[in-house]
Amino acid sequence: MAVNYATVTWDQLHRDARILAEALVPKMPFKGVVAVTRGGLIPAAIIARELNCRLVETISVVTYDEEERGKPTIIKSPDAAGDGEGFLVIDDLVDSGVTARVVRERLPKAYFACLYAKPAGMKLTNHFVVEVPQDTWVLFPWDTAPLFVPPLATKAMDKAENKAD
Ligand SMILES: O=P(O)(O)OC[C@H]1O[C@H](OP(=O)(O)OP(=O)(O)O)[C@H](O)[C@@H]1O
Repeated sequence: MAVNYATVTWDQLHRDARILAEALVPKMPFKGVVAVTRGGLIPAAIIARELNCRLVETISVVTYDEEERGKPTIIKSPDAAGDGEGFLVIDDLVDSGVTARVVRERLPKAYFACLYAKPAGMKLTNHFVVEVPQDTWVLFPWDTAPLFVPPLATKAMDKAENKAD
């Protein structure tokens, strides 16, 4: 199956996080923000700033492929958030929904929001900013670097030379 890529720049990420923060203003006040690490950390920082939340907690969910057929495990519990009442959970992306399901079980009363959501997991969110197709891989700014790309003409010339060899 062909994979499509969607590149998100720092500017886009900041813009989308502010759009999310704006949508969350009517839900204020929140006691605090819980970032789903690691992808939720930067969006959570931006949103906590916008919503004036000083209490920022984290939850970390890891799925080890080799153990118990990929059972997701909470390796850092969000103790300061109790059962989630009054708290806002932030992640960058909901894909299959595996992580979101575990987070919601741990924080059943929290409000769950993310920047990007794919169809398989989007129902597990209370709010998201952008829908992403299931077959699209989101390239976040912390996972990418600008690289030199040769001009198309160079590529075409190389191809022609290889054919002649
Ligand atoms: O809906 P899912 O299929 O569970 O995928 C979504 C999760 O995957 C990513 O985290 P990842 O596990 O890559 O860890 P990281 O954020 O620490 O890189 C993302 O930040 C979400 O938390």
